[in-house]
Amino acid sequence: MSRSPSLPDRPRLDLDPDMTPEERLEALRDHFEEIVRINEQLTDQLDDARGRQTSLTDEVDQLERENEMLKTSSLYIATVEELTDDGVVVKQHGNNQEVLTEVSPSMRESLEAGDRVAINDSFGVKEILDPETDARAQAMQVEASPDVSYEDIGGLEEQIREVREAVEEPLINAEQFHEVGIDPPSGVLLHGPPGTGKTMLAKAVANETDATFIKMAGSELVRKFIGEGARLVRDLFELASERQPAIIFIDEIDAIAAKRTESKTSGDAEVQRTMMQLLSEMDGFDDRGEIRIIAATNRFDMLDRAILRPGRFDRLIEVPNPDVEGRERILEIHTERMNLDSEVDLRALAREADGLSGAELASLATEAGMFAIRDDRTTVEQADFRAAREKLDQEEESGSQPVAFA
Ligand SMILES: Nc1ncnc2c1ncn2[C@@H]1O[C@H](COP(=O)(O)OP(=O)(O)OP(=O)(O)O)[C@@H](O)[C@H]1O
Repeated sequence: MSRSPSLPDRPRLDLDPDMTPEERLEALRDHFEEIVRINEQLTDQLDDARGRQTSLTDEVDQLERENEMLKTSSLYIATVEELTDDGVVVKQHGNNQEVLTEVSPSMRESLEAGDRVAINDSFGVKEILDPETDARAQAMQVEASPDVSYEDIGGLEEQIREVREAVEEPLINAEQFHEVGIDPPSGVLLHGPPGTGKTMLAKAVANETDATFIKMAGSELVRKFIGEGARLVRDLFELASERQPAIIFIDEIDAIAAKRTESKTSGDAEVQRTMMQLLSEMDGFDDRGEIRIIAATNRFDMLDRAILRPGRFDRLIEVPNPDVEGRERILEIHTERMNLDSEVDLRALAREADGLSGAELASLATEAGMFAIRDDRTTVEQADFRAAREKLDQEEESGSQPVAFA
């Protein structure tokens, strides 16, 4: 770093008592000019210093951002679809989002279409996955610190309270459970219709307890990894134990824990093995330390009751579609950052949205915003919500999936 230039000396005023008044005036004038010159010089130096300060502040900001990025270790899994002149097209697993991203020339040389890669939040390709990590990573989504908090969840106060009691308390106050002499619930099962906030609940509790969130989708497990299910369940618990405190979230657990059927196809046997592995992992769960397990299902009626026995998923929490207050709160949450016209009446909209899930209300808000944009407005009006509702209803009637907006 260059050293700052030294400050100019303070000018001296030497007045000789023998001077004539004219000479004194002349000396004072010179002195005044000297002070003005030095003042200009100091102002220039100050401007330089301010300029340097701004660029150093920018540098500090940049370093802080890089530091933050290094601290957030979660990466997403994607498949390379195509190498084009403009970059590499990758498709993210889970949400199937396709993006065009740039990669370094050396990375590009080693990439081929079909490769599985780990990408960061800005879709930068960070590494090419070897087949071992690959199978694990495809089935599991790992987030060091999910960004969902309890305040982001509308209308589920009672469910939040129950999840906190069953999952958060045992993680935070393990010692107290030990001293009182009771075992905390082994596993929590969230059940209810799709899009009601089950995944959000699990993420929020992981966030609140600073636990790693490890999500595995039951359906993916048996559909994509035939023959690997049981091993992946073992891996899942192993990974959680390496990353504890951790919350394991098994979505669509009905896919691996459905009632036994009469058919004896090899697919069924595979599902059975996967479920048996899950049960045996849960049965040996006591001394695993700071790991909690949450599962979710939209098909509670299909579940094999064996998984609901004490010591397994022994805390059931129903997550229903929101009531009118819940719907209003969810609309408030999802319109918080939107520029709403003062006439917009969320209460009335919530009353009209009977039967809509949290996910559908989120889509309604975004869709209303889209109507405003199409109309070249920056304020979203009540009519936009009505138009959005009609569009979503039509989509539902025609069977097409509404766009899911996170
Ligand atoms: N109670 C809620 N409060 C606020 N937003 C919600 C709520 N429920 C759902 N959402 C919105 O819907 C999206 C999907 O919710 P989430 O994935 O938690 O549902 P889910 O119950 O796990 O669904 P599925 O059973 O289909 O997996 C969320 O990202 C959020 O935008």
